[in-house]
Amino acid sequence: MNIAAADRERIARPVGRRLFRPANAPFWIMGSALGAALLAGIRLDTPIASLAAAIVFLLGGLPHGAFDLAVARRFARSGSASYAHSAALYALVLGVAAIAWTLAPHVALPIFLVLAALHFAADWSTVGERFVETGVGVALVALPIAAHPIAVGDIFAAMGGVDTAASIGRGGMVIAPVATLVAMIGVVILIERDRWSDAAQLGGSLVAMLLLPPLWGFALYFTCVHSVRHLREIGEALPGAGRAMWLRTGTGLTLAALAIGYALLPAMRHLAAPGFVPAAFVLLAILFMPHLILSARIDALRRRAA
Ligand SMILES: CC1=C(/C=C/C(C)=C/C=C/C(C)=C/C=O)C(C)(C)CCC1
Ligand SMILES: [Fe+2]
Repeated sequence: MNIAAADRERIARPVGRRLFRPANAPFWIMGSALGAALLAGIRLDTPIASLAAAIVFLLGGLPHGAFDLAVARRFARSGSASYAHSAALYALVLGVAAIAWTLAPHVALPIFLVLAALHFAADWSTVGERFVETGVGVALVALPIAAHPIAVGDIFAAMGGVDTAASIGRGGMVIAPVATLVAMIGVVILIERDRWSDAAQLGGSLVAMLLLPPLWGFALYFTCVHSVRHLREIGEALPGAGRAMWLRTGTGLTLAALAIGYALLPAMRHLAAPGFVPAAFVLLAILFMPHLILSARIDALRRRAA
């Protein structure tokens, strides 16, 4: 769910010069643990460590998308704003994305990365400058590509073929320095706006993307920043939701998504090396499309309801 508009209203609300807020605790706990592992010389880029990272980002990240339809239902009205329309849209976009990734993964991969950057940009709407927010989103995707070209290139090759992987790798090298510079301006703006905890989290995320193996940098950002922010917004949108509903929807739909991914695996066999990690990213990329569309729809429904 992307509630950039609501976040924009929040910009005016000062949150103070506290570097750490309880809401950001998961990020600092996981970030410190990964930093300590790095300093202790523990290898985080072995096949088993990569598998662990993929499991962390699937189990920690998928649940935030699991609530899209529940939130859409909350804002649904009648006619074209009905819940049935949301559900049909979700199924349609999911189907189109699955077909695109099966028939033309070399096209689907770059599109996914661009849309992912824009989706991550919405996490930083408190910066208040659209251009800088976009730079932050682009940096969060381009930085690991440029900082870890070999590891990322292998995954991209398995997802979309070697030619596409090489092109994206070259593009990432050019884009990452500029986008990172813009993202650093974002950190400064957040400090100027007395949003020190956001500034620290953004700075920490960029450092993590640079220093950690790409799968762990991504797992940290995706589960402890992106997903946590989404889940907080979902909590605000569904104030009456009890623990049972959170568990039922979060766990049930996450397991359903993993089952869909497992069923889709054979269709991906034509790719170079269909290991668990590329397959996990392809599943994420397929589920991301309906998540993105529903986020936009929820925004529109929410504005209409307000
Ligand atoms: C594939 C891949 C990457 C990018 C993943 C992205 C960008 C995922 C975005 C997911 C989203 C936006 C989910 C939505 O909620 C990395 C980490 C650069 C390097 C390793 C391979
Ligand atoms: Fe998301």
